[in-house]
Amino acid sequence: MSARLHEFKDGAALAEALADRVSAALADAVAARGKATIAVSGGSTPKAFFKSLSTRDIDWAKVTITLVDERFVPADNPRSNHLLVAENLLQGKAQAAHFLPLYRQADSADEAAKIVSRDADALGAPFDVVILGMGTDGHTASFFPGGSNLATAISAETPRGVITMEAEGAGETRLTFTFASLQDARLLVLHIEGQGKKDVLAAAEGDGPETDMPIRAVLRRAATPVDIYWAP
Ligand SMILES: O=C(O)[C@H](O)[C@@H](O)[C@H](O)[C@H](O)COP(=O)(O)O
Repeated sequence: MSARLHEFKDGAALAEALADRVSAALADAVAARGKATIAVSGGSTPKAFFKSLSTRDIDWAKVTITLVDERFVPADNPRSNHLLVAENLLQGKAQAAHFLPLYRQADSADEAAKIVSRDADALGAPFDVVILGMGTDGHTASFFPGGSNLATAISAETPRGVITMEAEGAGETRLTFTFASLQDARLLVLHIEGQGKKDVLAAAEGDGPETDMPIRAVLRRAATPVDIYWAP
């Protein structure tokens, strides 16, 4: 599938442009279907974008925000992506949005994944917006090289839903939407910053197995063209 590269002079300019693009997509979804859904990634990159997006004046009460993936920790843990979103996106005008957490208190991460998958089904598919990040190892979402459920997570045969992932580079057990849940978003964005990640992207765009650099599954097989947003 094709990818379109959008380059910006710095992270602040990227944050504003991406917030404009995403808020317009959410507003269009609400106008067309009465509701909108967005799945965002965690990590350090999206903070400025989250802050910009939270200021946009759209009908946030009709928007449900969820996470592409989550560390299996409660929302008061500094490693939590829920906490990152709560502190940076669910602010200002965007406080009115609904949030669907991935972490659930359950007997196991697998049990939590089953619960979230059921809740996510109720959101409808596809997502209106998905914002992916990428690690320097070529992972996206929690599709980590060597991950315990990597083959399942990126398989075209695996249905939409949330599954667990364990991997050396992941820290805690992860909960992640599957490739099927993410790859046909109406707006599919890969947000990366820095020359190092641009070099990783170039390597990912080259030959090699998807399992070595799982972002390749998105770049090669996503139903939706990938909009890559990059700043130095
Ligand atoms: O939970 C997470 O960590 C993210 O969902 C993950 O997939 C992230 O997008 C990449 O690891 C990039 O993270 P940085 O933005 O911190 O480089």
